[in-house]
Amino acid sequence: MIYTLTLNPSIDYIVNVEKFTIGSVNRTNFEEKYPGGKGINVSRVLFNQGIANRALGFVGGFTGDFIESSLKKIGLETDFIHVNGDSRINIKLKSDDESEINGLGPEISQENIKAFYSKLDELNDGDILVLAGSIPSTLDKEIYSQIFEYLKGKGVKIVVDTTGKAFIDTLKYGPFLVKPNNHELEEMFNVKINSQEELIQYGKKVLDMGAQNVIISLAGEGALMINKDGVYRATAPKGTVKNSVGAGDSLIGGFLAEYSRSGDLQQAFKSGIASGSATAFSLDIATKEESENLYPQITITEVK
Ligand SMILES: Nc1ncnc2c1ncn2[C@@H]1O[C@H](COP(=O)(O)OP(=O)(O)OP(=O)(O)O)[C@@H](O)[C@H]1O
Ligand SMILES: O=P(O)(O)OC[C@@]1(O)O[C@H](CO)[C@@H](O)[C@@H]1O
Repeated sequence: MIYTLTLNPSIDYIVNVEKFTIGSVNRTNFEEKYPGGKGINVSRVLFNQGIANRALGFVGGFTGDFIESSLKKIGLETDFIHVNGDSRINIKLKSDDESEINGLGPEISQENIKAFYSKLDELNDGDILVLAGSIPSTLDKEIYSQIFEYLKGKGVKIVVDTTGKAFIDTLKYGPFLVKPNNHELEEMFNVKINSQEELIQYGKKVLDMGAQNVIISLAGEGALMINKDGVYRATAPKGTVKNSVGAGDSLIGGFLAEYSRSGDLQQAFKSGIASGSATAFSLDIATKEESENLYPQITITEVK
């Protein structure tokens, strides 16, 4: 079974404003609401691909009800802990540029955390757990590392998609997959990366620090995958970007969908790119068909 964890789910409120002007009243010409948060997006991609999975996390209030009920309505399995405050609303503003305002999220109590750990007891050998998204300010910054400690020796493969110290600290536990984008890699090593050679150089450092598979996503330029077998470059399909929110999560979802079907890392990488790009080219998270339609446009080459 694949589990995803979203510590701080959101309603993603996508609005389109023709010419956004700071300091003025702006009116939308399009708006939509989706259940969001990185782990939830991974779950939605997996669900669209027909892969059974369960979304874990903390939701609360009327916003939490929306998130939970819209997932349940489509048949996606959830097992959320209910907290007292309201889940956040993240604004995704499309105008000439894409801008985002992500909320703080509700407080999570010690009791809520305890209830969450008892859910982790259900995970067994062969399960996959995706830890994706930022850590809300009311939680211990070490929570992702603590989850690795808690599950140590159980044979659960853990995927990490977060940033900063919380990310770096998990590497020594040997995460199955990590997916920094090129900017996150620069921040991590406090460098400016100017070439594919340098991307590979820093990606290999992440591998040396403990990750088993490192995917460096490069938006419209595709991605690199680095593991013990080699270095692989994927091209991204060409298309019109409608909403790139969740493209990175979709890469992870598409990767895990194919990995759970075939166990083939290179095919999984290709499937990840297809889902990432299909999400960027649609308003919502990519469907299976939208992802598969992009397959012919993607090439994976080994970088020697
Ligand atoms: N403009 C684009 N054209 C084609 N594919 C894209 C584009 N933007 C993103 N993608 C696809 O999505 C994947 C992930 O994108 P990106 O590197 O932007 O991840 P990210 O920074 O984690 O994204 P986000 O935070 O928006 O979810 C890319 O590897 C690519 O396959
Ligand atoms: O605030 P975080 O946890 O870093 O990111 C949250 C978020 O921006 O990530 C997803 C896209 O990747 C959105 O669905 C969601 O709003």
